[in-house]
Order: sequence, then structure tokens, then C-alpha cells
Amino acid sequence: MYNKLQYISQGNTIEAQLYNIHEALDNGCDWVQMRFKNQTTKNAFALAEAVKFLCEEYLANFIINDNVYLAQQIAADGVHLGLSDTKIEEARAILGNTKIIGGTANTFEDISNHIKNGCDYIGLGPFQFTKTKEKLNPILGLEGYYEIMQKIKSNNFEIPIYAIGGITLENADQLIETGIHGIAVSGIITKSPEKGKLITQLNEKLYANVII
Ligand SMILES: Cc1ncc(COP(=O)(O)OP(=O)(O)O)c(N)n1
Ligand SMILES: Cc1ncsc1CCOP(=O)(O)O
Ligand SMILES: [Mg+2]
Repeated sequence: MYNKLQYISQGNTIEAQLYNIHEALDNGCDWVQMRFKNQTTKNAFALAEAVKFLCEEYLANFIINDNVYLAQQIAADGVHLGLSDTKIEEARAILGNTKIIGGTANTFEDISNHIKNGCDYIGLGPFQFTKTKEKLNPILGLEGYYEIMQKIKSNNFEIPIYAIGGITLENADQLIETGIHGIAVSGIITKSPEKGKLITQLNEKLYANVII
């Protein structure tokens, strides 16, 4: 089972990214997506290498946003690809069957296509407005999640769905009730002054109904 809480990194410099990722790991995150936009190949590689080392130390999963070749080059655990990024089939051909490939979805049709193309998990959103990402897809809101989760159930689709976009400790419960597998968050963890407490509370909510 994939971990239920994915931290998406923030920071405009290698140092800021490393600080934020280290803090997230130190406070209990066990899945990191390195999201470092508009960078030189050299910078992205340098950060990825350092994050891989950190994630190994903390026994955390490490995936890379957008860049399949970087994920391959540093042997990351996988990649997250959006609707305008490298196609899932192409990424699978490059990375092979053992790596995690996540895909963004905004509609049920996106999810259906991703499943056909061999995606491992879905980042479904955005739930609500967020400053973390520019050019957001249409906002789904709680109703959008219920509608899409219902279609997933009636089609017997089995793929972990992660809610994303503007998720907080306060709205996480409502989202979990829609039947999602987990959440992918950036801002709340990056900005929290009490990261350990927040991550514990998020995990308590996410794993409340899991029987070990
Ligand atoms: C878990 C997860 N879900 C969705 C996204 C968004 O990916 P994308 O649409 O490619 O946007 P960018 O993150 O690349 O700006 C994600 N990163 N992670
Ligand atoms: C990468 C991404 N894709 C859709 S919303 C989003 C940003 C999520 O960040 P936050 O948790 O700060 O809203
Ligand atoms: Mg992308």
C-alpha cells in the first residue's frame, strides 16, 4: 500500500528546497515529491541527488515532478506527471515496471485513461484554489470528488487516488470521507510552525480506518 501522505516540496533555491524537505522528513513525512520548477539541469540534478540521499536516510519514498530522465538518472523511486507532461506509457517505457508513476487527473476520463496507460496512482484535483500552483485546472470542490469517486466505484476501478490543492487539516476529513486513498500537500507542511504535530494529526486522520 502506498503511503497516504505525500509532501510536495517548495523553494526557489536548492538550499530552500533542501531545508523544507529535511524538515518534512524530520517531522514524519515518508513520501516526498521534489517539485523544483524552472531550474537548470545542473541545479535540478544537484538537488535530486541530495534529496535521494536524505530520503534513503529517512526510509522515505522519493519521486520527482515532471522530469522522467532525471528520475531515471538518479534512480529515484518514481515520477509524477501532469496532463501536459511526458505521456505515462512513455515514462513507463523509460523507467520500467518497478518505478512509481503518478498522473494528474481533473476528470473521471483522465483517470480512466491513466489506468489504461499503466499509471500507479492518481493526483486528483485541484480541490480548491491554491497559490502553490499557477494555471490551475478547474476546481473540483467536494461535490466534484464525490461525483468522480462514485464513478470510480461503479466502474470497479482500483487505483489509489490522492486529493490535491488547498488541503488543510480542517478540510482533510471531508475529503477522506469521499473515499480517496490519500492526500498530496505542499503549503500546509512547508508553512507550518508545528510540522511534527500537523503531520501526526494528518496521518491520524488518514490511517484512522486502516487495519494493520
Ligand atoms: C500528487 C500530485 N498530483 C498532481 C500534481 C500536479 O501535476 P501537474 O499537473 O503536472 O502540475 P505541476 O505540479 O507539474 O505544476 C502533482 N504535482 N502531484
Ligand atoms: C501541484 C499542484 N497541482 C494541483 S494543486 C497543486 C499544489 C498543491 O499545493 P498546496 O497543498 O499548497 O495547495
Ligand atoms: Mg507537471
